[in-house]
Amino acid sequence: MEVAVRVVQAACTLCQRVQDALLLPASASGSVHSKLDRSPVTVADWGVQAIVSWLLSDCFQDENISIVAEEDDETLSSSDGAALLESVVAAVNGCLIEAPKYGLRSPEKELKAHDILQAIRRCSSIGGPKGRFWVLDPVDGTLGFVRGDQYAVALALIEDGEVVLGVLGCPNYPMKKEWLNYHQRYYRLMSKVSPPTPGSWHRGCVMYAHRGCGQAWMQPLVHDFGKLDWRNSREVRVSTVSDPLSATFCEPVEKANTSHTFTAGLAHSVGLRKQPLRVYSMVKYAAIARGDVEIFMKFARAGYKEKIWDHAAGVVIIQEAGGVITDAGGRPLDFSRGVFLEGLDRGIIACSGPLLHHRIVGAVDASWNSSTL
Ligand SMILES: Nc1ncnc2c1ncn2[C@@H]1O[C@H](COP(=O)(O)OS(=O)(=O)O)[C@@H](OP(=O)(O)O)[C@H]1O
Ligand SMILES: [Mg+2]
Ligand SMILES: [Mg+2]
Ligand SMILES: [Mg+2]
Repeated sequence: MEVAVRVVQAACTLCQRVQDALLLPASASGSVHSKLDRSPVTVADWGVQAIVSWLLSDCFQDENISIVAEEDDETLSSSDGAALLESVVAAVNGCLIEAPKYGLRSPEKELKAHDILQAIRRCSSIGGPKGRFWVLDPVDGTLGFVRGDQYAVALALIEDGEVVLGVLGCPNYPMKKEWLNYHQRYYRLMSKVSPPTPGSWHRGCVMYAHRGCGQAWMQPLVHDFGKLDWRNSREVRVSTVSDPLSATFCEPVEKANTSHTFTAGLAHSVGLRKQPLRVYSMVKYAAIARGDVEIFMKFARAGYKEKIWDHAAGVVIIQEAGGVITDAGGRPLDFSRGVFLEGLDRGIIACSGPLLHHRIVGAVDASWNSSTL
């Protein structure tokens, strides 16, 4: 857990630098690429995958460490990927040189392009029911990332098909949700507006949990881990609200990723009255775990298969913080069947407690057949 938290802290620094550069007016639009499914990928996605892979292998002295992760090295290895690869190499070395600040080791010499491609390629495990492997989404919510909005770095460990630990780095999700306004102004103005409480303000946080502890934790995102006392971590807990009238639900921003119409119908039928909060990435899971919202729902289009890296870290954090997360049939998400959440029934529902969860699962059953999903 300690290694995983340190590694995610370091990875978040890389992301913040890349995002800041991306948002500068002079930034080259060429730094965002399109994958075959037309989803975006950036220097940060590859960069984080490379440093997490390199640092985990280094910490555990294991060249053959097993990692399931989202990205591959195909574009970077292609003949027209040279300039992009160069940017990834620079971002990775710029971050790894600071590894000692996070209590981690820097490489003896700067990594070369082929070391970085190898680190990315090493994350090619395919998961499954037996043994132990890491699961990484280097940048979850890449769309939010390129838009200067929310995104997450998500790292989990799976043992014999069960998520045993999860770490969620949320670089733009401050320790207190009231500070989000400050953050938005920061981006709008890109100027030095003074922080709400000098010294105590942090742009982001890292949340983590270990299966079976019944506790989940949050610490500020830092740029010098030496200054961070583990006692700065504080326990997070889900909301105690169970009355739908006072509950808020969150969901993906893009209607291509979930049916906003179906969730609006569900919300109405269970008596939710507040506007949904649409947020990019697993920050939605972080928001449930620490009690900022009560419900998360996602109903992807038929045929879309959810991937384990989009959920593993967030699921264990929600559960240990006291929440409930299942598919729409009320069954646990199954991380034991490879890179996909095979057998997922219709959609995903996470709640701060069993009462709200039960009502929503019931509402899905009542309205599913008349929906167009
Ligand atoms: N068609 C479709 N349906 C459902 N889900 C999809 C789909 N396509 C992609 N994805 C996955 O969604 C991840 C982003 O989820 P978000 O909650 O951030 O979505 S949103 O941008 O707020 O709408 C996103 O993760 P990242 O690629 O890591 O950003 C994808 O794994
Ligand atoms: Mg993702
Ligand atoms: Mg991703
Ligand atoms: Mg992606």
